[in-house]
Amino acid sequence: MNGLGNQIIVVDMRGRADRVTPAAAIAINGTEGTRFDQIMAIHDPRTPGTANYIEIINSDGSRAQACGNGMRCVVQVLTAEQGAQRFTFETVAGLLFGEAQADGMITVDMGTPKLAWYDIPLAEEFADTRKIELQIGPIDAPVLHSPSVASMGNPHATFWVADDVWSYALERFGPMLENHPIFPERANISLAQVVAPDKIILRTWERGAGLTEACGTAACAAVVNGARTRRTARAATVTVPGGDLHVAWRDDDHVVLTGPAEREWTGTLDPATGAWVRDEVAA
Ligand SMILES: N[C@H](CCC[C@H](N)C(=O)O)C(=O)O
Repeated sequence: MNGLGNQIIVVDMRGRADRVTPAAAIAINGTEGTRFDQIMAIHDPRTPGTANYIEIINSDGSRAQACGNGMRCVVQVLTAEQGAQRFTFETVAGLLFGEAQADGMITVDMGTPKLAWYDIPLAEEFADTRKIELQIGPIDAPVLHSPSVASMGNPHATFWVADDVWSYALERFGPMLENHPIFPERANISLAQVVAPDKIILRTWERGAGLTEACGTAACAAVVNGARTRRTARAATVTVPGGDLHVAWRDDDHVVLTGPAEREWTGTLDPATGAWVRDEVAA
């Protein structure tokens, strides 16, 4: 599937106790035709009142705590299967709610942002995470500096840029910043250009996945960070390379993400090895 070009593999792990292994993820990503950004594994529920437990695996085999585009894909699969429109899911980061809208768009409630330095987490204390000391490039003329940081379950750094987000070599700076010692659990790195209080252009280097066409949690973090630095309103359209996402940071502190999800093809996967076969499509 894809969520605005964010490549997502939804794996049905219901009714079984095993997990998608890091080795399987790496093998699947190493095969032409199945390169992906995240795997969303749908497991049986662990907590009463939830529909499913969802595990999220990056293409390097590492686990992620949150994935906004992937959650929309999960909602679309389950809506198509069950007809239900609303779901409560559990992830390692807590409960999430998803809803299929009448127009085909899908909304996910990504929960509340965490803004304290130890929750993101950062390696050292910063009283104010709206602007932390971190820069890249020449000391007296940094190319990128002073990001706002936030956790949407997963760690994000939003670098505010005045110029076109495409004018920065994110493929070069992304890996350095993702692995910077200030981020003990690494981080997703975004470049954000605010073009109006309700419009942000965003490019993201994802932790464990690299450059992607879209990153839902990064869009959420950008609006949270935009609003708390008075750069944006609490609701904005976030234009990512794959298209537009809508984010609202509600008054109850929950961040709600709306966008499309698209099914591409189906097949059968061995979650231990990553071996897969594509379903035959009837002519
Ligand atoms: N593509 C995802 C984010 C994946 C995050 C992952 N790269 C990490 O935190 O390790 C999204 O739509 O929110």
